[in-house]
Amino acid sequence: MQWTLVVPLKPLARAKSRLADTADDGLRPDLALAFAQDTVAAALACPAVGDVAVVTDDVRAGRELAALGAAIIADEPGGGLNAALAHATRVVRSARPARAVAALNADLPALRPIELSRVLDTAAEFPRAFIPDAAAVGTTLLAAAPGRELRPAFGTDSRARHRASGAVELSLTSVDSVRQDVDTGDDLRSALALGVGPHTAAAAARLLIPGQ
Ligand SMILES: Nc1nc2c(ncn2[C@@H]2O[C@H](COP(=O)(O)OP(=O)(O)OP(=O)(O)O)[C@@H](O)[C@H]2O)c(=O)[nH]1
Ligand SMILES: C=C(OP(=O)(O)O)C(=O)O
Repeated sequence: MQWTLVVPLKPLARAKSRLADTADDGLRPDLALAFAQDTVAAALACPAVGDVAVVTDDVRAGRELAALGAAIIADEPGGGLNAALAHATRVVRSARPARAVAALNADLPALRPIELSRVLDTAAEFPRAFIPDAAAVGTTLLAAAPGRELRPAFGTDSRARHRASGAVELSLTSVDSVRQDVDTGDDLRSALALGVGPHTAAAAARLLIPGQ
């Protein structure tokens, strides 16, 4: 089964606020873009992925991610993350009604195509499924089979909300790169230890990270 991935990205100037103590205001937008570039590039290299749509209003990010091969969908209706994901899913399915769709966070700089394939192949067995983040509190990927609504409930404690919504929690081992989102300096160190893509490696080299 081939999936369409929907990747949400808020304006870079406001992104990754929890990294303020790791990257200053001058570097943080570049770091957020680098995470998104490595996430999108790995997703596009995944055999289970047919196409990637980024939902964003950020002009620079839209230009750079389109250059990698992503489609860009405008962030409507301006009602935050879940509203943007619901809108983007409708747009994607208006072109391809029978498509399997998954929402994937834009902050997975260590993402490996082979691990994403394993997650999507397993998700294909269920109407809705998700993968919890590395902290086991949030969600990095929520998948909906053809004909099923995505019903995204991302945000604080989204693991519990996705579980309560009836989505199946996938308990796969060896898919760390799909789970390793980067919200804090500690998360960034964990992602660097897993091995990040080239955009994040270059951006992180401009930071002074203790232990690296
Ligand atoms: N298109 C879109 N994406 C969003 C929106 N809010 C958050 N996102 C994206 O959703 C994912 C998770 O978002 P958050 O954890 O809220 O924000 P963040 O930038 O990752 O980190 P913080 O600023 O530290 O909260 C990231 O990929 C964000 O860029 C929104 O309103 N619209
Ligand atoms: C939005 C989410 O991610 P983050 O960890 O970036 O808040 C989430 O886990 O639902």
